[in-house]
Amino acid sequence: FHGNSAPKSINLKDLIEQLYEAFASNDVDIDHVQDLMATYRSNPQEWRKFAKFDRYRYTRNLVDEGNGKFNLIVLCWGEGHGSAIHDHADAHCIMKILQGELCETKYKWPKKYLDNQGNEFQGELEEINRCIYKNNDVTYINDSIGLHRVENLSTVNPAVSLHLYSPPFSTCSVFNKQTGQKSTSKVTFWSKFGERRNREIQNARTPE
Ligand SMILES: O=C(O)CCSS
Ligand SMILES: [Fe+2]
Repeated sequence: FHGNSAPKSINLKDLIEQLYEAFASNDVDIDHVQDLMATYRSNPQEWRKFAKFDRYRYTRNLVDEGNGKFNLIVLCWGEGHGSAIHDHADAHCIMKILQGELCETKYKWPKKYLDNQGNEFQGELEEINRCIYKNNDVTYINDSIGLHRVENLSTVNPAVSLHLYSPPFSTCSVFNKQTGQKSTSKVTFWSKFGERRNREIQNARTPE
């Protein structure tokens, strides 16, 4: 870069504004969207209001509904938490690491086989590759690339990631690694727009 042509650092509010602009037209340049996610430098001050952890499983915290064009979600992964092997419901998925490290294992779609009696069966999902993403890394997937599982392999550090899904979806498919069996899973939100759940408010009350 020469002089002031370097992209100026953007905060989370700028990122969301520039995402709205990127999705304003009907033909979205998803590479540009991925560049925006990569330009944002993680600042915990900006996203910690969305970062709510559960002891037993990773949480999905809705940040913005993108005028119906995309969902922006903060995911919080305790030590050892991981997702099921899943698809992305024909949507774009961009994942950025905000804190810690996440391991993504990509799988091929289940293949159908015929046994010697001509009965159809599916074999174990075939792994494509496995990759560790660190702070501020960005990765992209869609169904034409394959399935994946994302997990926080650390036994000592939590992880936080920022996900953009477009178009937004409320269900996806999850797959059994051994049998390739597919089932439908509804995606839910632990929190929306940084709201505090009533349990948090109760706990936050000054002790009697
Ligand atoms: O949205 C989810 O729950 C899957 C996280 S890996 S894209
Ligand atoms: Fe995913």
